[in-house]
Amino acid sequence: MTSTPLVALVGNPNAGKSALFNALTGARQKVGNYPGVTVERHSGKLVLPDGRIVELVDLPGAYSLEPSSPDERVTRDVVTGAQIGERLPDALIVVVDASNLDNHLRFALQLIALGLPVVVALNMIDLAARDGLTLDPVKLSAELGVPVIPTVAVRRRGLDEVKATLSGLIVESAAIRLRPSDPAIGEDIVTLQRRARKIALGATVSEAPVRRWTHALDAVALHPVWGVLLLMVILFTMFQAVFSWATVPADAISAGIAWAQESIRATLPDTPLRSLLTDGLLAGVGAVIVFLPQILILFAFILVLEASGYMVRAAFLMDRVMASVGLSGRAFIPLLSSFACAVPGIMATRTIEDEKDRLTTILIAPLMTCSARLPVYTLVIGALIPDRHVLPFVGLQGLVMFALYIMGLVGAFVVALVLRRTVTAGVSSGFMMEMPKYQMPRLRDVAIGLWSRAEIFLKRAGTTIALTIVLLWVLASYPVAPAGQKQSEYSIAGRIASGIEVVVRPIGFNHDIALALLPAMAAREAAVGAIATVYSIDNPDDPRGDNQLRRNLQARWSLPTALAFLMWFVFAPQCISTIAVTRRETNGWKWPAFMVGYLFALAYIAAGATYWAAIGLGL
Ligand SMILES: Nc1nc2c(ncn2[C@@H]2O[C@H](COP(=O)(O)OP(=O)(O)OP(=O)(O)O)[C@@H](O)[C@H]2O)c(=O)[nH]1
Ligand SMILES: [Mg+2]
Repeated sequence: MTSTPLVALVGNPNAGKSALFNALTGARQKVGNYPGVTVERHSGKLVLPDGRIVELVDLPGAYSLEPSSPDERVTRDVVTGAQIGERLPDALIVVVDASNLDNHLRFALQLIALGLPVVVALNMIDLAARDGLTLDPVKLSAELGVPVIPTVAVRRRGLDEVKATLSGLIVESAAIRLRPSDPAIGEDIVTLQRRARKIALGATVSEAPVRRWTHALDAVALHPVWGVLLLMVILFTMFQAVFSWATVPADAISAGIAWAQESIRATLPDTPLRSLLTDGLLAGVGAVIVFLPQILILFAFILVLEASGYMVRAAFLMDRVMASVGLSGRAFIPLLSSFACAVPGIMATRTIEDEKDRLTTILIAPLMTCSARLPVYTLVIGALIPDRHVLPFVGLQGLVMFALYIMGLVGAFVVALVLRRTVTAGVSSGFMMEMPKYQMPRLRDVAIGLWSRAEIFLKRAGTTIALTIVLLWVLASYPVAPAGQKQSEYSIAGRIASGIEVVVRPIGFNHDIALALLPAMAAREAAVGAIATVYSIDNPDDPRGDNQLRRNLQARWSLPTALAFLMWFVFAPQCISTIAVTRRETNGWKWPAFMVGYLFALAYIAAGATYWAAIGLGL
């Protein structure tokens, strides 16, 4: 055998496969304390103790070899060698959760029966110990007929033993292939479960249930009244924090940008290059980067809630609401991921087995407020909504932000309700998710999560957004307006915007907004950058800094216009990546076209209604 041996990590969802994958390869795949985190195969390099290199693949979790959802199909196809363009693995690392052994052994038995060389990673033994459970890996190994290594993936315990065992297995591997005579092949699920339970019981040395505090926590977290209240308090605190904690770092960043602009102005002669650097890149991209602290605060909350095991509880609480609009309980996690970005959210729908369920979830995912909307919301709210307290500890700005998020959710539920009665009619499947164990979030995991978010955000700012801004700067700077004419209206960009303005004037949008709508299609945050760039070009002699943009907005936008603009951002389909991933996941243009159409219609109506209602109320 000349090619690199292939080893696959398989097991039930949430067993710790990705954590083990990261520990073994040094990769940074996402781990999360809920089932269905990994939905695609990922591969990495693992160096065995004897120096050989092995390709390790991390697979989506599955409950059995009979796939019930698209992500489980990937797993089945890889381990049976049916995956196109992929060879049969040379060995499997079957990951089982020690504290949930009988359930996880069921799938493990099926995998062992395939006949590939197997090492079982008896993972999360630390949590088993915490729950008062002691297991005997030697006995388990004897029962299963394969090596069993106790591991704690997140503390890197047992890794060397796994690697050593693996090198032994791969040497022998060449001859062994499928053993169809094994009883577990074709064994029905009930017999399999019975066998799994027996083996698990046999390997249990002692069990002293000390899970009372988990139950006590769940009595509150899952309570129909207290649980919902708790969820509301958590979400609300999150939005207040996004506003109040970010001020200091955001001010520092914007002071830094203003300083850079001033220094360039002071050193470079007044040329188009100077304008491109200061009015284009620094004003535009800077206006977006200022929001990094807020995005990180939002994600810190989400990551901690995920890692603690609370998120699935929130999903469980929402299940009744979701079912009442015809969504599957499994839709919660994809929808939740969409709060970061609809692209991974739409990919996460692969854990939903029913096609109609899945399609409905894909179609409403863009209505979840993605993090790219945050800069737009914050800028407009910060400039035009008064900063005062409606109650002690409850600021008006945070409240408006919270309302915008809720608006997206309500919109999504209404759309789901309509879709389920029309284009995606069908029965919805119920809630089918194990409750993960509560865990103290690990600082390192949260830090890595935040780091990768910051990287994504800054990369976007440095590529897509910067390019959009440069393009906009060119279009907004030329042709140069004669004296007495406004550059933002005379330029090419200005004329395009005037065309768009005809369509959007009835819903209260002004020329600035019309100009920002196109860049927002590349990335929503670019709307903020675009507005900043245009103001900067129009008023090159304005003092720089954070307040410049805000002052301009206050002078040029009325409150009804601002509210209509916010409403537009709640609903409008604004990003090309979302459309592209929808095309990929639904295999065609029909559904993305439908999605774009209904979202634009909704955005137009909602923004218009808001504008005229605000005018009517005399705001
Ligand atoms: N205490 C403890 N936690 C662990 C261990 N292994 C993984 N975890 C945690 O368990 C959760 C699930 O881990 P993942 O690696 O995402 O699980 P997975 O098997 O890849 O899950 P899917 O991708 O959903 O199939 C995460 O919160 C991990 O931090 C372990 O050995 N001990
Ligand atoms: Mg995973």
